[in-house]
Amino acid sequence: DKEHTGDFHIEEAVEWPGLDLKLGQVSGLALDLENNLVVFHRGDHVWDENSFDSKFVYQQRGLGPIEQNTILVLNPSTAKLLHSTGKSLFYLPHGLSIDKNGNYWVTDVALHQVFKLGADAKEPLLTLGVALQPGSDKNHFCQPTDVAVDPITGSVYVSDGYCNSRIIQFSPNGLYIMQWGEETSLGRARPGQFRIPHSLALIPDFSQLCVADRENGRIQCFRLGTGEFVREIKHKSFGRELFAVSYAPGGLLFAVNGMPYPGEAEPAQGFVMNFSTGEIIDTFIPLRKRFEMPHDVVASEDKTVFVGDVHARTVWKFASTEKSKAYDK
Ligand SMILES: O=C(N[C@@H](O)C(=O)O)c1ccccc1
Repeated sequence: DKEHTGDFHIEEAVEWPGLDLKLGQVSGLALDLENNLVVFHRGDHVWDENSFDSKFVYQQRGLGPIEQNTILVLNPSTAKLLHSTGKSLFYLPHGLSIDKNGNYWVTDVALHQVFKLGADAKEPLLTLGVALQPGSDKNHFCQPTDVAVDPITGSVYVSDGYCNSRIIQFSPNGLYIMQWGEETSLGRARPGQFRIPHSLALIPDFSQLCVADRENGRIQCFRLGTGEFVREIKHKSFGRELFAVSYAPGGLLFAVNGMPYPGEAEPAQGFVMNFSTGEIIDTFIPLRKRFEMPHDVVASEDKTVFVGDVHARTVWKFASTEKSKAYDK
């Protein structure tokens, strides 16, 4: 018999108790080498209209760094806290990713810096950028948003940022290699132009780096190592803002968009796409509570997906529900 499986579908795993966690603004998610869920959150700090002046200088240094542990390692099924770190280091956490050696790579938009942390190191192993100093040269970022590390070459890619429009490549030990990208000019957004490069997904199998080009409501993918534009993925159902993008081994690309603007039809939702064709094969929203500002998404090989939300201060879990299997007689 030839077996057909139903089309792909994911829905919220309502048995996941992670909704009860008391978290700060959840900005970044990653899966570690044991497939535990790692959450990067802001404890008692919030990013609001008063956080920065017109020159993007952080205004709340007087608060000191976040005293809570900002990096939480959770059991992906029970949401039990396995390990936590990252206290007294950060002011406004943003992006998080984990390299093939299990090191954490994070960005802080208040410090305008990127850090490499050993899973249990208290002090960063590597620091890029100058604390609290926004800029756009080789040694300064402006509200850097995410980091991705190539598992084959160890190259480090940084999406920089809310107040810059570029992707920078560094060597494994943090030497500036090259950059690409420019501000979106008035009118149509052209390839290689950004309006908040907000999240990165590195796809080793295809040697591509995909960027959530947030305010252009699109994903742009580039060739690793050269920064050459490969293609854009954009759908009407993304609406105006596309916040995060993530790749799961096996060829699926995941994304979350922003809340609809007044009058827009499309709700905040998650998307599952076939990486090769760029086509949407499923969309998802929570059954419990609702997306407010879905900010990061991460997916494992078995199609378990987690979404972190900055305003809802929540992490939802989604799992694939293989539809009914139909058999040819
Ligand atoms: O986008 C914003 N924040 C999120 O991305 C986030 O990372 O919190 C933001 C915009 C205006 C004012 C304050 C915050």
